[in-house]
Amino acid sequence: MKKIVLIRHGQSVWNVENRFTGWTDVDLSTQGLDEAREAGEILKKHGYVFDAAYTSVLKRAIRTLWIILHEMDLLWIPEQKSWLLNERHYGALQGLNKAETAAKYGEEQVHLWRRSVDVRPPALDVTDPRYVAADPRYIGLKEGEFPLTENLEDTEARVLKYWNAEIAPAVSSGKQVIIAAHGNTLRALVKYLDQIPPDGIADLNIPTGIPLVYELDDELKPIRHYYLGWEGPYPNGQIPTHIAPATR
Ligand SMILES: O=C(O)[C@@H](CO)OP(=O)(O)O
Repeated sequence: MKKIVLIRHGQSVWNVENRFTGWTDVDLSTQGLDEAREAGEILKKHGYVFDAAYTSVLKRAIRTLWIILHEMDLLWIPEQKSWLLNERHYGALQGLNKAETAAKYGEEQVHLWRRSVDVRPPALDVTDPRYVAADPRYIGLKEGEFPLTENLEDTEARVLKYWNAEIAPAVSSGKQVIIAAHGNTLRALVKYLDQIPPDGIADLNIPTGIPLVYELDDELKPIRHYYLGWEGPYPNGQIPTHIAPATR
């Protein structure tokens, strides 16, 4: 049996301000720093040890990972960062307040932009200052790879590219892996692992800073999953509920 740990970064300053974040590189809030420390403590308390770590190129996820590894005295382990694990690109919504946007366009439209699998938010224009393709961290991207907006399926496609190329082989070879990423990149990965149908993913919200453990069989099919250290029942929508049949 293999085990992987998924962790959504701790609360960010734009989570507090209720802004669409996407690829905007905002840092953790004070509460987010605490959440990351607690995640590290709980992983250590339960005897977890990692020998490979994966994260995005956004500091809220990187810092969460570093705080966790610091708590576990594992800062030395190999760590890979990739834009393929970045949060879903939120297009022209990035930076806008979610409540104000709902007041302007309606709750239903904003829910579609946030949670449908196939609706993309309005695209960013390449002349927009929020289009940061020239940022050195994105220099390796090929023509057309830098997104102007993404739906969950777009995000899932790039996350799976990285999963199949980098993470799955490491897990298969026996490495103990932690993935520190983002709400929608983790929703996309969980959707794939648990084979959640498109109409079953809208209500899944992964909480910040709580380790989500997946136990996998040798073919990397999920056996069970749980939040580490969570007391009591999970609130609606906080745990993936669809486990794929073992015959997948
Ligand atoms: O703003 C974002 O980038 C994401 C994650 O915080 O928000 P949402 O809950 O709308 O997917």
